[in-house]
Amino acid sequence: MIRVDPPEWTGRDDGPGPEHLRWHRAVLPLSAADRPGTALIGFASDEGVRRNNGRTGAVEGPAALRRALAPLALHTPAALYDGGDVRVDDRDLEKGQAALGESVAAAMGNGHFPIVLGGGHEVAWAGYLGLDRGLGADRTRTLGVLNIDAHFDLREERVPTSGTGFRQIAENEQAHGRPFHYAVVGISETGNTGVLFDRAHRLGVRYLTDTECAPPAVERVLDFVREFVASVDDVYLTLDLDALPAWVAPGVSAPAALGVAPEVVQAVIDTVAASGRLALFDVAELNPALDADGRTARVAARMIDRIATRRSTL
Ligand SMILES: N=CN[C@@H](CCC(=O)O)C(=O)O
Ligand SMILES: [Mn+2]
Ligand SMILES: [Mn+2]
Repeated sequence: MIRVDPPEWTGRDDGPGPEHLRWHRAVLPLSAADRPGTALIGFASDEGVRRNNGRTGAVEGPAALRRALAPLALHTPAALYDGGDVRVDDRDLEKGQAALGESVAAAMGNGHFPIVLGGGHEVAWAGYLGLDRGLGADRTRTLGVLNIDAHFDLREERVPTSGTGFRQIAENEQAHGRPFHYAVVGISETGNTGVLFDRAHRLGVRYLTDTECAPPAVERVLDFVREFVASVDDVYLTLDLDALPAWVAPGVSAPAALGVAPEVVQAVIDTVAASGRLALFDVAELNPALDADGRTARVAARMIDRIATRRSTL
């Protein structure tokens, strides 16, 4: 595992005033933070994708996400920080996940809201490790995990992969006597075998399929999200970009034939951001080598911008 310092943020510059502000001018190194804000932390890993027999390349996801964020116009000044990357090397995913967890917990301890830039969806277990510690081990508050994803990622495997994260979280929550609150938006019926649907039902997972998330049904989707968020105290929101249609998000290991429209994904994200309960957000599975015109990175950056600029606290 290697810790990598944040890169310099650069991009188009239209002038020095607040009316010209873009992300690249607002982001400061996390080590220079003098007040609480949003802390970006990269998880440069695709070892979980490799172990899951997927198409590797997500290790370059954090750099591509920063490049897509850098030129975005920022209409309200925000405290934005970059904590650099945790990079998985020597195929030692478990060590990298522990290190990312430490970074997330440290950011939370300093009053920051963490946004983790993946990485394959093995980022889920890594971020959760930090959240678990950041919320306090003896917590009585209930945690809800809301995953926007075509997949349950509840696989039983000999080793952690990009497809096991939420089964790992379920087992850890249950080992500590806590109920497992997990909801998924965008499940593909053909992308998950019967074993995974059975496991989801046994674990009481709430989910909507991609078909149920068609744009005309957006209010029903938002009711589902509001009900889930209201049933817990803290929410971990994770966006696996393969939930989006392949023509919107081609740069992922497993592109979606149908997927959830970006307008619906954005509405879900806005709803959670406005809830005051969001404790952690991450974006997973961006594979820049497969991304046509940076489409996937662009849509991901837009969702990150929504969270960073619209998140409310209770
Ligand atoms: N991160 C998880 N990915 C999916 C991959 C499915 C596929 O490659 O078709 C999973 O394990 O189910
Ligand atoms: Mn996933
Ligand atoms: Mn997925």
